[in-house]
Amino acid sequence: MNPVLTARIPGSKSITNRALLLAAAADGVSLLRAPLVSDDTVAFREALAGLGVHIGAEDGDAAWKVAGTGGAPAAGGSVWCEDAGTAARFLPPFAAAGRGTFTFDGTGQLRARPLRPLAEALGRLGASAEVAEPVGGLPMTVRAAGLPGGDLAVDASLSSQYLTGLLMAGPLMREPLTVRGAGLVSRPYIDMTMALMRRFGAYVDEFDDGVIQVLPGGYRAAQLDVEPDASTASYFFAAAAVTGTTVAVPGLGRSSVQGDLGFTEVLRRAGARVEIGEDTTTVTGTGALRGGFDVDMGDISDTFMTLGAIAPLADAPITVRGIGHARLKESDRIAAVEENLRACGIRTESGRDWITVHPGTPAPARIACRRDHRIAMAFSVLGLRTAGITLDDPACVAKTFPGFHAELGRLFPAHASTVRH
Ligand SMILES: O=C(O)C1=C[C@@H](OP(=O)(O)O)[C@@H](O)[C@H](O)C1
Ligand SMILES: C=C(OP(=O)(O)O)C(=O)O
Repeated sequence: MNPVLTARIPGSKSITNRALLLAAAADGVSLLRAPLVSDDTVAFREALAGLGVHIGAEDGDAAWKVAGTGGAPAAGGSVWCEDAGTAARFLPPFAAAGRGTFTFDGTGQLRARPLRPLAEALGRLGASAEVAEPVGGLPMTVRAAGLPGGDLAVDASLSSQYLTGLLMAGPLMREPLTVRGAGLVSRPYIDMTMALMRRFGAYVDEFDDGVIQVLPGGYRAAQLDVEPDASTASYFFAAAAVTGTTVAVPGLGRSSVQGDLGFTEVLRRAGARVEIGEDTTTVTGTGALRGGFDVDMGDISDTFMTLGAIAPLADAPITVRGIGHARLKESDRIAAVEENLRACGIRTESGRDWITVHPGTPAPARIACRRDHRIAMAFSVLGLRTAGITLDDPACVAKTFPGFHAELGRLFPAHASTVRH
């Protein structure tokens, strides 16, 4: 039997940033235990602080204490979102439910990501929300005088984050909000949103036709243990699969609210053994990958690069579908995976929303990370099996896991050569 390598995975970015916003809007003091501390969550926290929310740390950063303001921000302000899509999509509806003029901006990378469907939805609710051309993105200006609520459809075919932002603002509106995400991608994130809203005392319900209703009434403070990040865990599970070892992640179990835990099902198809227990998920690999399958990863697209990067090691081609929206993230992720696999001498084909990776023996290459944390982390896993894989920007992992290289290297010493320049 393999010794079990226990991975220390930091908290979920998606849970941390939702909980920060919900706690900020709540009545009373909330405690978030084991929050993720990374560029995205620190940016979110600082953005809220700029809007007048007091957030303190306890025991180092073991917990964050949020003094809720009992509603939406009431004085306007300028909000820096850094690289965080969640900040750019969750904070404008929150501000629109308040009062004042708010301007949102972020890095060049975030400015390139679309916000128009959100701005249009806020406009239909009666707020004034302007985005910058030609992208229809940041900088964004919201002139707020409270939101009435009402019936609404939002185009969620580019990102589910627009719908999450509107839903979280729902309890702060004067009347009920009923909203439908048209062409919704990344569906499990909406279930996470609803679960966390309920945790903070809101009423939200989904009908059979996909319409979601939120009632007014605000939020109540809560104490929350943040789960380890399932997207981050995917790199460690994939490492087990390709090295023939066993990796366990405590804190991630069958009651997880994170859809990305479903990545383990993909590894199972590729021949790994997966056990999802009450509180721990364990993956045992054989060191070989079974290919010859076609998988839709539209619900869990943050993990498609984890599969894409190791797919050349499989015994037959692997096709991933349903991932068109992955072109609109930190990088065009289909193009980034293709470019880097081709640099390793691997054959690929792709279309608007799919990619096929053929088996091969990867050659040494310097990976172009495109400032995308997930490209760096995914190709680090390939590096455990391919000598001479190096990253042009190892530090970009800080968006979601500043300690990634130390932790992967602690469990798999071969990783050291990937980060060496
Ligand atoms: O709601 C969230 O926390 C997220 C939703 C997903 O985005 P899309 O809905 O844009 O696919 C995901 O890729 C992102 O990392 C986090
Ligand atoms: C897409 C991502 O981030 P976000 O949209 O939250 O910036 C991600 O973390 O992979």
